[in-house]
Amino acid sequence: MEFPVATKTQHEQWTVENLVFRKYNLFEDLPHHAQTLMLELRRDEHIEYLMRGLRGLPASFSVLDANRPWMCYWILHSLALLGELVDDELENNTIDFLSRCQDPNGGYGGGPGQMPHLATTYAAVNSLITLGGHKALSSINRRELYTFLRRMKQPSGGFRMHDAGEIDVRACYTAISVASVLNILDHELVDNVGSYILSCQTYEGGISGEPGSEAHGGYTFCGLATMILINEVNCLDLPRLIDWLVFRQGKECGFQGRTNKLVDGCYSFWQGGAFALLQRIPSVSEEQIVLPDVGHCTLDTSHTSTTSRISEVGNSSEGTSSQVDDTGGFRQEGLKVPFPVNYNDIGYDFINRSVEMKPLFHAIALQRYILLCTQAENGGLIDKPGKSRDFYHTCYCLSGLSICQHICSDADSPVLPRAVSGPYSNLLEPIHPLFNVVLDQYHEAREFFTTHRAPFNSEVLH
Ligand SMILES: CC(C)=CCC/C(C)=C/CC/C(C)=C/COP(=O)(O)OP(=O)(O)O
Ligand SMILES: [Zn+2]
Repeated sequence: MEFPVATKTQHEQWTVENLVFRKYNLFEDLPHHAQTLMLELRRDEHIEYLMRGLRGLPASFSVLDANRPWMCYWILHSLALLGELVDDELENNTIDFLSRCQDPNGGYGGGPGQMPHLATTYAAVNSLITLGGHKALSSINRRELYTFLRRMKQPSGGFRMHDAGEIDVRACYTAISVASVLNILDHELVDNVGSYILSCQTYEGGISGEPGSEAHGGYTFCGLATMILINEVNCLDLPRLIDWLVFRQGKECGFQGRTNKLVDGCYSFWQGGAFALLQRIPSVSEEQIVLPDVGHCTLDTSHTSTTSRISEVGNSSEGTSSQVDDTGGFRQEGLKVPFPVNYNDIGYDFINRSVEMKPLFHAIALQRYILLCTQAENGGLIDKPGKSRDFYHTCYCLSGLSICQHICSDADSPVLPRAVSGPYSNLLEPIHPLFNVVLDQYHEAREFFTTHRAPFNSEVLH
């Protein structure tokens, strides 16, 4: 029998509760106008912090040597969420820098001349999509990138992060996400990925990094998004996954990453994003789960049992077998989806589906955690009160905030004021939850990479 291995001490939990509830108590005692002020997103301070970070990237290169495309992505994506453009000089410098990180044999390394790695490849591709425009998008060598992805692919179905590197769920997600958004996803890349992800769904219901490890929010997002992108999501035990997820939102209103650990702002995206994905899965929303109305604002996050009514969902007894049809598409047996499937259309169709289901988490309470507890005074966002700001937490707290604000709206419908905690000016740009890039930038990339349509395999175009 496996048990969760994570632990937090009583002392750690009390410290967090003290810091968080002190903020909430202070907030509750204030008059309405002062509450609105406290809930304000400190846009200018965040932009200032991010812009300084982007301009100063060269100075931090020695410290973050293998992380540079990530720094670009975290900063550029945060700015895009805030609706802030970068000037031409910074844009050109970033494209040139990322081009120097691109390996002649495909993929991107953590810096110029470094070995290509799937995580930095994902970060570089998402950065270039976020910048947008012909120069950025055409700088990605898709032919060689495809070769790199094939080299990382393992017979077991999973992917290695880099040559001789570790095989895990992150590698599956970054490979499949990049291939999907670049329109180079094919059966050779998809083959058996589903079995690998399934082997990582644990007895708790969440997904672990590798078989036998502990379920964790980061890997759960990666595994779920991958299963959607390869059209095998109904092979997961979705009721169990939802059961695990709904108990990750704590009384502090934020999410924890795993059982018996502390809440942390970055899981606003990893767990909140997983909810946003579940909401667009037809077999989940078809069950018409009835939830209490969470459109109004309250800090009461008492958990309602939501999963009993979907206990039959996802029990696809026919398994995950797939077969090639004569159009080159793939038929998935036992899934409630239209056939045949073009893998490269899945991400596009997914975002254009209407959302008929209310969120399965308390989106207003999570916004309050982000706004009241994770905004650093002088810009940037943090894990929890008492921690220092960094670009990773700024990116994923803002991504989670955007998820919460847009969770009740279709891609083309306006967000109602009651869905936005604090002033309406807090509203961020919507994202594509499968890739975590801003929706407008996703659409531009989709247009670009479908117009420059790439035949599969060795015929893939640059
Ligand atoms: C696309 C991509 C590369 C995704 C990465 C996903 C991700 C965030 C994985 C989490 C990894 C992990 C086990 C963190 C636990 O750290 P911890 O023990 O410090 O934190 P905890 O106490 O909150 O679990
Ligand atoms: Zn974190």
